[in-house]
Amino acid sequence: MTAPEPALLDARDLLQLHASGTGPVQALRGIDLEVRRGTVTAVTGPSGSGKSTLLAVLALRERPAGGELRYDGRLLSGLGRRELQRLRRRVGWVAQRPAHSLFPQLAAHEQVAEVARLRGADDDPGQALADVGLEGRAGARLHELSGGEQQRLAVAAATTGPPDLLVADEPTAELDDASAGLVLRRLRACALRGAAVVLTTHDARATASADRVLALRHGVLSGEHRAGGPRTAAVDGQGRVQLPPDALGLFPDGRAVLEVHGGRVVLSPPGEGR
Ligand SMILES: Nc1ncnc2c1ncn2[C@@H]1O[C@H](COP(=O)(O)OP(=O)(O)OP(=O)(O)O)[C@@H](O)[C@H]1O
Repeated sequence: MTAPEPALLDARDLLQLHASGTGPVQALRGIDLEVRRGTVTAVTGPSGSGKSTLLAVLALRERPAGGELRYDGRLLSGLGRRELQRLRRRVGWVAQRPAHSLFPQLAAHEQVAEVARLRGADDDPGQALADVGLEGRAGARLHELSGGEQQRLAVAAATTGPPDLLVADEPTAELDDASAGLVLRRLRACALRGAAVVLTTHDARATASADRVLALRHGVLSGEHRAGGPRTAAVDGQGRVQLPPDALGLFPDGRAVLEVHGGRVVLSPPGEGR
């Protein structure tokens, strides 16, 4: 039997701090997370819950303030600057403001060609642009593209190579259904070529296309939902459980019947089946 491939990203008890006027703020705490190649992971959570901070740490753009992050089995804290730069070249990054992950002076097809060159890949820039519906914009420079076109270009470029890890901050935020579908298909194709894909999103189209969905609240991972599988949810020391929004909808008056049977806890709406 062959051993399962180790996770590309393995985070243990991650902590990240941001400075604020009243002292450091814990933007992330106690994050345990494994991300494997070939999979798409979506991270959801309210504004300010720490999604962008988590992506920046996972994409090797920020070093965590505490905990351990292993990348391809190697501890991040043990990597020197040059080694980190080498690894970062193989991380695709789609910033929340897509222009931040593109070269300001290059035309669209040059953006993709440059990423292919940096990664030593022979991807066809024309195909990458066509995949996201930008075949007619190959010669356009960044300032000539709309916000949604920039977002699609950023995805086309970042997924070229393919990278080992593709990290995208709300990659469908500015897109209509047709364009969002193209972007999500391109991200899936990137995973099928062997990348680990992690994205943040508020978009049901994106969560529906992911293999698993992680919920972040106040900097803590509060739940996980695998496509078609059971979900996990954090239980705090007082016994409180955070239900995902669709499950919460089963209890509109805030009351539930709770039964404990054979090692399971079952929550049902009052009056159900009795
Ligand atoms: N550079 C920074 N300096 C200080 N505080 C920051 C900084 N960046 C983020 N924060 C704070 O850290 C917390 C997490 O922010 P983050 O941007 O990661 O959340 P988010 O879930 O991505 O939000 P959004 O969905 O609005 O983009 C918030 O309380 C935010 O105010």
